Amino acid sequence: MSSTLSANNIHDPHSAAYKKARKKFLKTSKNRAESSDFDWTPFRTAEKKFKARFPPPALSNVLDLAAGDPSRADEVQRGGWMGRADAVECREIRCMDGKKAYMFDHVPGLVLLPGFISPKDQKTLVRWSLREHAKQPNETNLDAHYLIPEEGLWNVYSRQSEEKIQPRAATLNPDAIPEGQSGPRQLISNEPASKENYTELLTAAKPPPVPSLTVKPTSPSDLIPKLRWANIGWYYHWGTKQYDFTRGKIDVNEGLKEVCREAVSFVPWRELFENDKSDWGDEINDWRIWNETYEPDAGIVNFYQTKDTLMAHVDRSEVCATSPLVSISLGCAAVFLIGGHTRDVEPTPILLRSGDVVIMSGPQCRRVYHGVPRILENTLPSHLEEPGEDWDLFAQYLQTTRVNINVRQVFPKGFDPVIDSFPS
Ligand SMILES: O=C(O)CCC(=O)C(=O)O
Ligand SMILES: [Fe+2]
Repeated sequence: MSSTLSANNIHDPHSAAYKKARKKFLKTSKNRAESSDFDWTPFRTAEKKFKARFPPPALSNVLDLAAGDPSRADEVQRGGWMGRADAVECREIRCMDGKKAYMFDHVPGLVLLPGFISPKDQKTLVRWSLREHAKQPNETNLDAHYLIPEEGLWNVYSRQSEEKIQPRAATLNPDAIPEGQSGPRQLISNEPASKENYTELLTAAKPPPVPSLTVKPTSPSDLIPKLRWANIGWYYHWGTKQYDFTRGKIDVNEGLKEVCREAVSFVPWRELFENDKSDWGDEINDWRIWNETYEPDAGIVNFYQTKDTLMAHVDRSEVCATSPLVSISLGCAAVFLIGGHTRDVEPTPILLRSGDVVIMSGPQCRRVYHGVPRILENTLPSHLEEPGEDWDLFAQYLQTTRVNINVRQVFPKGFDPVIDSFPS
């Protein structure tokens, strides 16, 4: 192991990474109130465990399929973060051209495709996410609060522009900002979407987000780590946690669709669902024709810095509650937790590395609690670290970043969304 690698090994008490985490822990824990774990759900307990900065969590109970793959040995050593290939019971259901698919008997509908995306395609997807996708007309988290130039934040940043990005609120008359809307986001309704309440979803009020009054003009390089998400396809309204179908849809990038289709058609769905007795509603037996009917039309690109987490949640905004959700991991590795229909189900921890694909499908998996409690520091694989061509700036950004491309199908096959009649 090289000296840089051992210096980064968070579990080695002699390493710089360990000493830094310990120092920070001692500093911040001095004034911390004693908290009781009395009423934590099993999901919350797991989140707390993996979020802990010091001592760093052991990953011996985390499924890490790369740990059983000699071709990924270098990746697995990174930062001292290593799970175990046998930590969780799963079954290999396909192996072809060096690619494999695994299923989990205790989470029917969950599929893991380790290293499914080649290093070359990982780079293509990262470039696409930042350079082409995270800009208008696709919304990002920054648009509500900043006037991001049309060329997109990444492109402004990469030409080393010094020009500050201005707050959106500066352009508004403060008296015109609706009262009571500048505080925390209020959730209006979080009912799972379905064919039955679809019309209601269409007409529910979806007020625009209120720009922050406190953000300051910020340089592109300071704003880049604040980029948190970029919308794909149908617009998503975060205030109501519903899609805003009245705004129309932006086409999903063909290259991305192709990657997702390849992942879906790699899975032998019969192995998962042939004997499945759960309630599929109107979508019964749809899995038999997914290879032809799967058509993603929405999603999100998540950008995580190493301190970011994604709390336990259920993706219930899609009208179709069974169609495959394809989730692609790029850059730094992360701990992903997937549980059941309540937070009381103990979640399964899975270590996701760059190039891994998770598919959540079917009625038992599509709407379960899941989250990302930890991005693992110093885990960028060497194939994304090497400079060259246009890659240097991406490599630098990825040192502390994980990108997740989360792609969904909102409507079941045959469902005709009548949206033209609604005014935009
Ligand atoms: O980052 C991930 O792996 C999961 C993201 C996710 O669950 C979501 O975007 O809904
Ligand atoms: Fe999710």
